[in-house]
Amino acid sequence: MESQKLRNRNGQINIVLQKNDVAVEETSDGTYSDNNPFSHIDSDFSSFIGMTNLKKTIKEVYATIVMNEKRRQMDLSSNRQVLHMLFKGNPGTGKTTVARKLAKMYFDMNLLSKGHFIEAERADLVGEYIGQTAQKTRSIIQKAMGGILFVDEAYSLARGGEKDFGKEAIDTLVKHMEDNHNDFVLILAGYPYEMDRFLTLNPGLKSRFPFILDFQDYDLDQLVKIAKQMVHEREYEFTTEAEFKLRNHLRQKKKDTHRNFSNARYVRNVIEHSIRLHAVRLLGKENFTVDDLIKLTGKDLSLDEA
Ligand SMILES: Nc1ncnc2c1ncn2[C@@H]1O[C@H](COP(=O)(O)OP(=O)(O)OP(=O)(O)O)[C@@H](O)[C@H]1O
Repeated sequence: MESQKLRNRNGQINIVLQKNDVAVEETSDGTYSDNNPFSHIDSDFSSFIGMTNLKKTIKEVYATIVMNEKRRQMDLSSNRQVLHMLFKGNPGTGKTTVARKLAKMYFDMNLLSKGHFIEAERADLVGEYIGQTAQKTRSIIQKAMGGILFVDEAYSLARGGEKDFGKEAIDTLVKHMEDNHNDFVLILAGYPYEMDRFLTLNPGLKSRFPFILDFQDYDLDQLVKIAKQMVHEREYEFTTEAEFKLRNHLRQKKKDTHRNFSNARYVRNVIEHSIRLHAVRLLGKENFTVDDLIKLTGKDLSLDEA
């Protein structure tokens, strides 16, 4: 353990640097060398394939928060980090799943008092008559206090332009995100093109969100990795033939559906459907082994219908 003297506004004080304060070096794969102060983040996010930049941003947020707290303890100026975020990404790129994880992480870090997660869409926030929208939005915010409010397809709030009640929902959210930023995190999420348009039409909104996270489409290797992880979690395995068939199918599907391809959600649907087909196939057999129960074969992948 090392100690170091730092001067604050009131004079000189001794800061004892704990083991965790030792500078760490990032390795090429985005993880950290010895004395990794981010081990809990690495472990919380270990099940997410890819997302290298995103994991890096989350570590930056964490480091900033810890240092702000240390600065506050030393009577140095420190700002409480505003944590509201914008998530941009195509379908199935993990926006909702990451937001849920962040709620837990912020709770563990003492940044949120409850760490729960409330998901809302336009119908939960926007009313049908004057006065109802502000009331509905406030009531959702109230429910989300101490946790994260995640508004999916946020641009649908601006759908009807200036005269639409959605505008009132946006104004109410903005007011509360400024007033309550100490124990409330707002995440607005949606598809990249629509989110960018939404932000252009609502200037002033972007600057209130210190973090904008881009969720990239998964490449073919990542999709296959996600698929293997999903079957492994369910205690199944692909045969070599099944994996080969799946890889070819995903390559084609990605090409054909382009921006509408629903990434990891599509993979999950394929797997869940395959498990059902596997069950039906085995039901028709007289005897089967443990291996039969585990192995998903090419026959079980009904890829066109996934
Ligand atoms: N990087 C990843 N690694 C493993 N599984 C993932 C990853 N990203 C997403 N998934 C899985 O894919 C599924 C869909 O993810 P999620 O619902 O979070 O996507 P989304 O971006 O919110 O989609 P949408 O915008 O369409 O609502 C979930 O089962 C999630 O666990």
